[in-house]
Amino acid sequence: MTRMPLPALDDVLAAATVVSLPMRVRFRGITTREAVLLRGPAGWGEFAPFVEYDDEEAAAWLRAGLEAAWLGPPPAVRDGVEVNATVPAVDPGEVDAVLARFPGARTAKVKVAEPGGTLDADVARVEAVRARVEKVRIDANGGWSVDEAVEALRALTRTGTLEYAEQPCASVAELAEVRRRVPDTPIAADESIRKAADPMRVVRAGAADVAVLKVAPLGGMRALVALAEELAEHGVPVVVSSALDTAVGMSAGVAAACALPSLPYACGLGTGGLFDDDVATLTPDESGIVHSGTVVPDPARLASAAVTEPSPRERWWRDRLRRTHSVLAEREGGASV
Ligand SMILES: O=C(O)CCC(=O)c1ccccc1C(=O)O
Ligand SMILES: [Mg+2]
Repeated sequence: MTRMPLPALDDVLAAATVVSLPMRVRFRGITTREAVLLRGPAGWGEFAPFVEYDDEEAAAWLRAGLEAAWLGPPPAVRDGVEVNATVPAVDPGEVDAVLARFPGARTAKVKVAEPGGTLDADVARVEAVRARVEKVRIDANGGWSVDEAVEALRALTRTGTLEYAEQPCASVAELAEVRRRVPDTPIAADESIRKAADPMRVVRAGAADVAVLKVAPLGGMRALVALAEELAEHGVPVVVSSALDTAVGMSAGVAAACALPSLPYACGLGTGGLFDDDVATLTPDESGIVHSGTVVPDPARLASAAVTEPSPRERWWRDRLRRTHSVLAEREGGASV
């Protein structure tokens, strides 16, 4: 995998616009998504590590944003990707309203095991979704112990199957144990795969049937494609997912998914439906397919989402961009700062 040189900090700062997008429903504990959009020579890229991540972790996200803006997407083998609906941990009565934001989706991913929730509520939410969508998968974000996962997966498959269970427990060893104890439900790894070395750990441990890959934490589209190739050699298919990206970040996910030789599952690239508004339109068609292509923020929508000086948030993001750039410069051996 060839890596482009690190652009100079001044050029990166000059390319940056900080945006804030209100969300329709709370997801992952947040109701407003902030991001830095980068306008580079090859197009637009996104830098939006979650606010609690440290600079070391954020560095991969910057690498991904710079790849998109300074290099552009890898060669595509398809021009569209089927997306799944993403259902946050809402009450069953809110399921219709959430699914209405994902027209055409034949697969839904339902969040479960959230702090403060109950298994009964998870079952009620999953059954409400199952009554409306052909295929259902769940995502526990590592929230269960092994025994809790075994009990929950039994309860959640009493009235129908699950396409897979994403990250039922936090560790690779626990995933492997759940996978052995619940042979009828495939297990997917998400948080267990963040770095290039992770897929082989997961494969060696027999911890997953499916790998969920995200462009930003993996450091870019090409990094994702390289990991998918490695996983394919071991018979593990991948699902490309967003990290609650704006349309700009989403387009990198779509481009990465379009570069994969094999893509047997719907991808989590429809989360724009969780936002009130976005900087550009990148929505799936009526059959739930999102099409690849250049995404350029609409000037009026970019202006209304922009967070400008003297907002402390804009200052915070620029400082983070500076620090993260210096992490990359150090890591990659003395690029300009
Ligand atoms: O996979 C999807 O359907 C959408 C993406 C998603 O769920 C997600 C988005 C941001 C942060 C974490 C996650 C997650 O998979 O847990
Ligand atoms: Mg997940």
